Amino acid sequence: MRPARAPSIALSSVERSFTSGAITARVLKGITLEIWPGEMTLIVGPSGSGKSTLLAIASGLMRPSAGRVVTLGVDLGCLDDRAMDRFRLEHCGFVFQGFNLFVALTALEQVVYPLQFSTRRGSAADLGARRALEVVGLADKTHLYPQELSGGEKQRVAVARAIAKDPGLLFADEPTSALDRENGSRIARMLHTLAHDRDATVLCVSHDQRLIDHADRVIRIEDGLITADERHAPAAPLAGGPRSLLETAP
Ligand SMILES: Nc1ncnc2c1ncn2[C@@H]1O[C@H](COP(=O)(O)OP(=O)(O)OP(=O)(O)O)[C@@H](O)[C@H]1O
Repeated sequence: MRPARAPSIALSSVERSFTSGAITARVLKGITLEIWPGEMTLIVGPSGSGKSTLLAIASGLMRPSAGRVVTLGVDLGCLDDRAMDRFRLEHCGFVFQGFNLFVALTALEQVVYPLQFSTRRGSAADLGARRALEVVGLADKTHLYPQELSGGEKQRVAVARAIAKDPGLLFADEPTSALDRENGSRIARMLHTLAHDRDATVLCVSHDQRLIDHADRVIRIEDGLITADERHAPAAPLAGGPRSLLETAP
């Protein structure tokens, strides 16, 4: 059952095309979708089906070719680039596929600096960053640079950076792809907790069963269209429910 309140993100007839030379590829072909706060929503689907494009449009990182995106009651199409940047800074946390860490910053600095640009200053930013790194299991690696961290540790720094400012909206593209069993499950639980305890909107692209097991809702995209949209009880997927969506993925 859907929560009885306003969606945090509403996409109406969203389309996105990319043109290269004489060829235009229609990647999203008319997506209408509501995403709710207090839930962890997962987008699954075959490679190239448009999942990351959908995430980028829902988060305001990319503009749609057609259609409308209303996030937290704001029509993103009405924001210029500067206002869009401010909106994202204020409300959004991101975990990107490539982690996007700065080579010259320690793990702690990667998390502290963005915090200082948003809500917190000085020791509050430092404390918040340390707490976030502790939550992802990196309390003893705060002084290390990206080149001194494993792939999974870098990914956890990226997750810590995204959660540190306690965002109302968290967008994550394959946030557990580099993680072992224990750390993958830890991040999945944490994202679920962020949605449920902090009433955040958590929207992830992933094929990871650990995330699917913790998701409230799983949306499947194929060839730019939604082909399935199912809810399930977190950590207790129903037979034939969202788990089966994954089994048909490549
Ligand atoms: N900036 C771009 N310019 C041109 N084509 C693009 C661009 N971004 C995405 N595409 C194309 O759009 C299609 C969908 O890409 P997208 O990254 O959304 O897929 P995906 O479902 O997330 O795939 P994967 O699971 O492999 O990451 C792909 O065919 C890709 O080549």
